[in-house]
Formats: sequence, C-alpha cells, structure tokens
Amino acid sequence: MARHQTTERCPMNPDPGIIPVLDVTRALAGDPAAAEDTASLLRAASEETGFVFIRGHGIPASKIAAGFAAAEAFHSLPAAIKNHWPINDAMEGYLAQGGATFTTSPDLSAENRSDRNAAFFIGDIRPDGTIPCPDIAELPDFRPAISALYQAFLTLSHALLPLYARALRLPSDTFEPAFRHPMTTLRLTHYPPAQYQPDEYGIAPHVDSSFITLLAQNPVPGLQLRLRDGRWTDAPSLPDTLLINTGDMLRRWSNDRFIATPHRASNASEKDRHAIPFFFHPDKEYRMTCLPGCETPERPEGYPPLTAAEYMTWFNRNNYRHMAGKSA
Ligand SMILES: O=C(O)CCC(=O)C(=O)O
Ligand SMILES: [Fe+2]
Repeated sequence: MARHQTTERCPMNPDPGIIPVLDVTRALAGDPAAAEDTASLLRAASEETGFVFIRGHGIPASKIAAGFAAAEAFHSLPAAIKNHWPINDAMEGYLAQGGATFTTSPDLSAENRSDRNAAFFIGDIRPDGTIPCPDIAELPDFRPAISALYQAFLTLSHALLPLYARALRLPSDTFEPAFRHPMTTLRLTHYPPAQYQPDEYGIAPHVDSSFITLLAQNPVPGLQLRLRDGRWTDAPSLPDTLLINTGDMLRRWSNDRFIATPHRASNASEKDRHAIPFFFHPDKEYRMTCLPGCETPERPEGYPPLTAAEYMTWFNRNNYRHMAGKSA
C-alpha cells in the first residue's frame, strides 16, 4: 500500500493552504504506516492551524444529508413547537436567537450583542446508551436521522483518538481511559440570512471547550478563523469533508502544544446557513494532567490538573447567559 499522503490546497479558500485537507481513509482502515503519516500531518495542522478538513472519514453522505434535512425541518417549525424543549442547565434543548453570546475571553468578544443563530442541543448519551434526541410528532424522521448522525460522529471521534495520540508522539491507546463515557453534544445551528450590525455575529468569536469538534456545514459558508498573526480568514464549506478543530481542553491538556484557534461565523448570504458541530469531551471525572512530552524547558507545565467537569462548569458559566451565576 502506498505510504505517501499529501495535504491538498483547499480550492475554495480565499487564503489557500490555511486549512489542510487530510485524507484519513487508510489510517482509519488500520494501515499502520498510513496512520503514522496521517498523524504527522495532523500534528502540523494542530500546531499551526488548529483546523483540518478530513476526507475519507467513512460517514456516508446520505447520513449527513439526512441530518441536515432534519435540522432544517426542525428550525422551520413554529416557535411554539420548538419551545417545547427549552434549553436547560444541562445545555440540552432549544436556544432561540438572542439567548447566547460567546464571551470566552474579552480579547475575543468584547461586544455584547446576542448571536444571530438559533440552535438545538442534544447532550450526553444516557447510561442506558440512549441518545437523548426527542421524538417530534410533526417530524417523524427527526429522531432517527439525528440519532444516526450523532452515533456516526461519536464513532468517528473515537476512531480519531489514536491519530491524535500519535500526533502527540504518544502510544496509540493513550486517550482510551479518558473517553469511556465522553461528554458529547450535537448542535443543530441555524443562521438565517440577516443584516448584521457592526460587532454582531452569527456566533461571536470563541474557542470551543472540546477535546475536538467535528463540524458539518451546509453549502453556505460563513465560518472564519483567526490566524496566529491575528488576521481573520474565511473557511470554505468544502464538499465531502468534515472540518475538525482542536478545542480548548486539548490545548490545555497538551500544555498549549496544540492550539485552539478562535473562530466565529456569520451568514452574509441570502440563503439559510446550517452547521452541525459535534463536541467531543473527555469523561466528566477524568482528570487531565499535562500530557507526557508536552512539558519542555521552553514550555514548563502551566496548568494545574483539572477534571473535564470542572472545566465545563467554568466554560458554560462564561459563555452562556442562561448559565451565568449557576453552579454545575
Ligand atoms: O457555524 C460554524 O461553522 C461553526 C460554529 C461553531 O463554531 C460552534 O458552534 O462552536
Ligand atoms: Fe466553535
């Protein structure tokens, strides 16, 4: 089997080459040489860009299309129906436009306007293995389509863990004990066409709390990343790929070796933008202590050990208005 792998330039990106495109087909099929090559490309992407498109991820296009169809149908329902599942303290349910503004850090989000998106959040898998996606009488396809997509994202996230371990030059099974009952959220986000005011966004600048986030986008682009030099650049919606980014937990756990790149999204088009991110976090009680090899003389250990749950409490309090002042 050929060992050589390349990252492609991204043809639709106005700043070409910023987000590498990585074909993970052979690595996920278990070819060890391909896994090493893929891991080293993932290392470069995680150290420099924090975002990478992946191809060959194995999730059928039809499953993703069915997920988007279900998400679009949900967001088209009357508000009175959507509000049957109001967002709760576990961050599950429907958050209408106006409910959230990301304020992760003042240098990312000094403004105070509400984000111009509406979102439906499906949270952690229950102890009996159920995906907590409601049955919606008006939309019989909703639960099956969304549960299937959730499951596919979860399976893929687990499959990527050995590559992330190798990318950090650690044994392939390093992350297994941390992801036995991962905290996971699937978010169905709708960015309607809108006239944006200055300092107003579809989703304001932020970093994700996750270990990694997997993102599916409909064909309407709108995501932007802040590069290391401070410039913002557009990310395209690239067909047949998923976009993966490093979240803040992996950044912290790797002692800043892998970067969590600030990003934001808006919809300046006349079409509806839909995005479906899947946030993959370690087990609640798993204590993240600086990963081996991430402590160097130039970069001495900077972060005290913290459980994933402790981190999430901090993150949610700082990022969602309805959680302000609440304890976990
Ligand atoms: O809409 C997008 O493309 C990205 C959304 C995002 O960054 C998020 O939900 O955390
Ligand atoms: Fe994000």
